[in-house]
Amino acid sequence: MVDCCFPCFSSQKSKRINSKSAESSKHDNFVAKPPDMKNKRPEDAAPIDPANIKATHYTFRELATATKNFRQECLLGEGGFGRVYKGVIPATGQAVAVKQLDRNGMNGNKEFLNEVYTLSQLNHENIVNLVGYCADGDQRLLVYEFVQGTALDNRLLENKGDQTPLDWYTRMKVAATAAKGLEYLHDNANPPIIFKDLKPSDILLDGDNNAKLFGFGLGQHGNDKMNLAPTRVMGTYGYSAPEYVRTGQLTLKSDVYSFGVVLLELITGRQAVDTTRPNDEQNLVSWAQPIFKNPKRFSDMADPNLNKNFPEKDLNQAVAIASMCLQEEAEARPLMSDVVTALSFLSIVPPPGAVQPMPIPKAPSMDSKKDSKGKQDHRDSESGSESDRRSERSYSRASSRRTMSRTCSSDSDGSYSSSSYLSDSSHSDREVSIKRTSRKHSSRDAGKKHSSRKHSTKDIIRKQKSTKKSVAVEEGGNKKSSELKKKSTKKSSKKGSGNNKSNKKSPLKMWSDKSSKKSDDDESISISRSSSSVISEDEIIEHMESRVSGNISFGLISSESTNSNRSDEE
Ligand SMILES: Nc1ncnc2c1ncn2[C@@H]1O[C@H](COP(=O)(O)OP(=O)(O)OP(=O)(O)O)[C@@H](O)[C@H]1O
Repeated sequence: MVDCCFPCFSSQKSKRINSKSAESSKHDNFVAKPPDMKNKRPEDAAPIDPANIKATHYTFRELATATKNFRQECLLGEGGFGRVYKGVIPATGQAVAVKQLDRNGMNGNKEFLNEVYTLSQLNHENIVNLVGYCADGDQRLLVYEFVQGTALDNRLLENKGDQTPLDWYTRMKVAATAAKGLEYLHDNANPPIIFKDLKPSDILLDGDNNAKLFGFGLGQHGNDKMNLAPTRVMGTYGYSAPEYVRTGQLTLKSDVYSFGVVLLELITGRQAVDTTRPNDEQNLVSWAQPIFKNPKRFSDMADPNLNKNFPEKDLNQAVAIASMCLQEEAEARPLMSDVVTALSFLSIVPPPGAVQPMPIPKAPSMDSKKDSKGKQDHRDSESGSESDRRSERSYSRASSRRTMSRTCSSDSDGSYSSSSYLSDSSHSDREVSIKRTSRKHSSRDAGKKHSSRKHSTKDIIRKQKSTKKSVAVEEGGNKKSSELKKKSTKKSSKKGSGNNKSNKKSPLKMWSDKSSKKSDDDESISISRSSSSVISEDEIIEHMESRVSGNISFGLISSESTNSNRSDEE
């Protein structure tokens, strides 16, 4: 674990956030515990040799030239750590974003180089990668790849009249790619990086609506088990996990919570905090919590700008994922790797006609024009035909290799909530990204990383396959898993009554029950888009619950077991 390398910047950031939100000021007097030194990286003890830093070292003069002497017209924005300018590196012509760190927050060259070293090790398509730095005299600058695009908050929440609202699949794509970026920081960075304060303004969307996270790293590192002790709570009201607000302690699960808020914003089009709404709707999560318990109302959560143009089952899945991420108990929240798996499937655009959008209630004439053609047009105009083609390709690739996973986790009140979702068992994208990064990571900390990933969804799904316990939903195969129920019953009875939760009906279970009853005729698995599987959802639920009651978890991994596993390892 490495504590913030720029503690003085932290206070800068707090100041800014406090000015943004009066609510956060109540955390200013938080007294931090001393940082946990025993988990500090060895690199922190010794100065980093600049020769080992993968990012390019620039002189201040070079960056001044690149940004036209930090001219106002090049200013992209100002964050808690300093101003960000757009620039072009003269020697290479590369477009960059240059973050000039506030001078009064400077905390020494060693800490700066350590941070640069860590950031320069990262490389992922869903984060904004560091390409260079400058440590000239008292100047400290970070040079990032420039992302041509806009931040999610501009695109989603401050929807201007001239902008078409993001369509459903684009929102899911943004969520899935942002989740991938976060997963990378959690699982591949060494030490893991806690984003700390993820919000839509930290998510840049490139021209193809791929999310790229930025603004991380000048803060916390840690692992799932550790308790980070910041100098004060710096989170943004509305996005910070409750335990962080209460205790100031950050874990990877704090990020999962913040991600849940962002996902909820994508689903609802509402802001995390919106003081223009009625009192009981101003805080998005507080507004959503009662709805999470009432699946019939899930569709009420959808952004009206979507014009009900989304598959209802996908909406239910997305709400279920958000609800899992937003659990009060940090340990009950899923891992980001599992969120990635769930969302990756939801972001796949099915071929036209493969899925019926949610029925639109009798609409006034304007809407009814859209009913038949407009819905598809809407998608076309948003995603673009190229995007559709790409998605269709990946859809057909993935649809034949789907595995249904189910997740259950403990709620703070002792009941459990559960949600089912489809995961793309091929995981082609994830596999590629994991392979691409594993080289670096193995050179750094192979042993630990491998052990910490041993409970990844991929591995678990593989295990499921090998033991033939997975519920394969084979498109066109019309296969019925006749053994499923038997196995489920067998397992339940094996486990005895000690931990039998299957009688408890979680909201999501209730939703699943209803959904399966309703959809018996068309799709037996509520979230399958075009599958011809005849496995009933009840069977799957029963099967999954028998596993959970026996503390065998998979899919969105039971956080409790994961944490304990991790604890054991560490
Ligand atoms: N790599 C980049 N490419 C394009 N624009 C960027 C890039 N990095 C930052 N920006 C722009 O610069 C602005 C300021 O960046 P900064 O990281 O300081 O943002 P912030 O999220 O507002 O601050 P903080 O994370 O400290 O709260 C951002 O709003 C973003 O629009």
